[in-house]
Amino acid sequence: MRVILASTSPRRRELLALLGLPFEVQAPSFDERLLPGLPVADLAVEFACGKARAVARLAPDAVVIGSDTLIEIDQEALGKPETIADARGMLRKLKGRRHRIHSAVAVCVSDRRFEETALSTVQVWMKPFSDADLEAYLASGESIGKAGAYAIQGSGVRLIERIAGDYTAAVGLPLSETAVLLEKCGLSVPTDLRHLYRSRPYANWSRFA
Ligand SMILES: Cc1cn([C@H]2C[C@H](O)[C@@H](COP(=O)(O)OP(=O)(O)OP(=O)(O)O)O2)c(=O)[nH]c1=O
Repeated sequence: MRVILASTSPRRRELLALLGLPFEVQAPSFDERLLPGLPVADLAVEFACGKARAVARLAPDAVVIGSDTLIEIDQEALGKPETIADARGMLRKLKGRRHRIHSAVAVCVSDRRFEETALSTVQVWMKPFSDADLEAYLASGESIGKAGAYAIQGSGVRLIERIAGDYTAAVGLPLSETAVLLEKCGLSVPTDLRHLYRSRPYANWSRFA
C-alpha cells in the first residue's frame, strides 16, 4: 500500500523512517490559521487532519499521514515564529514556566473513507534562562519554523529543565500513536517502540521522560 507523509518537516520524515516502512513525502497545501477560542489541542488535531486531507484528495488510494505541533501556554496557541522578534516574544513567555506541546497525527485513506486522529501532549518546564542565553539562542537561528520558537532536539534543549511525555511528540510526530493508526489501516508496523527509546539519540531522553 502506498504511504504518503503529508509534510515539509525534515524532523517528521526522520521520525517516520524509524518505523521502517517505505513512504513518499508530499507537501500539503493547507493554511494553518490560528483561530482564537478553540482549545489548542483541538486546533492541532484540526490542522493534522487538514494536512492529511489535502494530500489524500490528490492520492485517494494512498494512506496519508498528516501531523501538527502547537504549544499551549495560558490557553493560548503558539505556532511557528516568522521573525526573530516573534521568537523572542514567544521564548520570553515560556521562560521559567511550564507549558504544553500538543502533537496531533491524522491518517486518511480517501477511497476507504478512513480517517482517524490521535493526540500526544508533552509537558515542558523551561529554565529561567538569562537574557544573554536567550539572545545567544536566537542568534543560532534555530527558532524559526519551530512551534514555540525552540527545538528540543537541537540546542534548544539547553533552555529546558525537564519534560514529561513522549519525546517524539515533542519533536513533531507522536510515533506510537502513528504506528497504531497505521496498523488500523492494515499496515504491518512495530507498535511496541520501547526498543527505540533505548537506542540513540532517544536514550539521552530517559532523564527527561
Ligand atoms: C516544540 C518543537 C517543535 N518542532 C517543530 C516540529 C514542526 O516541524 C514545527 C511545528 O510546525 P507544524 O506546523 O506542526 O509543522 P511544519 O510546518 O514544520 O511542517 P508540515 O509541513 O508537516 O506542516 O515545529 C521541533 O522541531 N522541535 C520542537 O521541540
